[in-house]
Amino acid sequence: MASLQDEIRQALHTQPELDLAREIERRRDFLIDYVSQAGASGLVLAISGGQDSSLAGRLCQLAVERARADGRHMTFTAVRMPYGVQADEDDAQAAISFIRPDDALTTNILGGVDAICDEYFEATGQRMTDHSKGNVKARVRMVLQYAIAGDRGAIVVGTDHAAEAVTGFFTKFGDGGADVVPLSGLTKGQGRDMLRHLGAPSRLYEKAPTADLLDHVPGQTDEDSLGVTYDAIDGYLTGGQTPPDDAELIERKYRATEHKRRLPVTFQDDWWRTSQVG
Ligand SMILES: Nc1ncnc2c1ncn2[C@@H]1O[C@H](COP(=O)(O)OP(=O)(O)OC[C@H]2O[C@@H]([n+]3cccc(C(=O)O)c3)[C@H](O)[C@@H]2O)[C@@H](O)[C@H]1O
Ligand SMILES: Nc1ncnc2c1ncn2[C@@H]1O[C@H](COP(=O)(O)OP(=O)(O)OP(=O)(O)O)[C@@H](O)[C@H]1O
Ligand SMILES: [Mg+2]
Repeated sequence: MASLQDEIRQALHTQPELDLAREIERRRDFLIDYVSQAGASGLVLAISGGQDSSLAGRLCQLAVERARADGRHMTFTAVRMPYGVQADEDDAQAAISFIRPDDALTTNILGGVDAICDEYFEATGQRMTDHSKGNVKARVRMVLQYAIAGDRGAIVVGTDHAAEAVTGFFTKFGDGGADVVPLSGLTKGQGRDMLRHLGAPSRLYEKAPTADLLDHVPGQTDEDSLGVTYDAIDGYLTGGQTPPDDAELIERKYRATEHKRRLPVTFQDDWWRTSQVG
């Protein structure tokens, strides 16, 4: 019988070794194919200054440039979405310079997020927790990307990859809400290698990954939130020997977050009867 580690690796389509040039091409071509098939005008993605959106954003721009070279009309819209003033705005600008998108917009989510929090307070008499407010930030970013994509006839790009998918480390219907996910199956280290291969400035892949969603702990690293390193997660996903405590934590998170990797549950579904070990 296959181990849970093998099942997860299969479900998330991870590969131990990558031919970087080929993978970049494959994912770029997937974006071109998808936009063409959908009859869409192009792609939309929020750019944070972190590793994942820098990589996905550059793949989007490479895709639309390639499509145009082949005579198809396609454009990429990159969207900055700070909450107020972002501490690592310099990195975000470095990401935009690296990506060189056809169009770069800036929206500030502070007004929208704070209005939702005020409404919540009015209704409940309680302040929304910082954790839930962080998820509201992620969901407001999703709402804006869909408004832009809707008006432009474009497709929304997500940045989920295997190291986030396995732990369910994303906001359901927030950054998890997207139409296409060109980084699927990649470990965090493979994404870093691709970004380096694409000639990104090192500050974009050497910085500590952060969801940066909390007012009270700005810039909290993903590894601190998760309680496990990306190296350990990547090792697990590529079939390596993983320290038992790390493997146990990863598997517990995987089981508990199955609902995030599925569409909303219907009464005809039964996957959830076996998946939830909290
Ligand atoms: N068993 C179940 N079946 C169906 N639905 C279930 C469920 N258990 C919870 N739920 C639903 O899911 C909700 C909880 O999920 P969710 O709203 O996502 O919230 P939650 O998982 O609590 O928080 C999101 C986590 O992802 C992290 N994150 C978010 C965004 C970006 C990044 C990043 O790396 O950049 C990281 C964030 O720091 C936080 O730790 C519950 O409120 C409930 O509505
Ligand atoms: N401040 C932000 N401005 C614009 N988009 C954001 C911001 N924060 C998050 N996002 C969007 O949400 C996605 C998920 O965030 P996540 O932190 O996982 O990725 P990242 O910031 O691109 O990379 P890293 O994981 O290395 O921090 C981002 O890829 C981006 O599309
Ligand atoms: Mg980030």
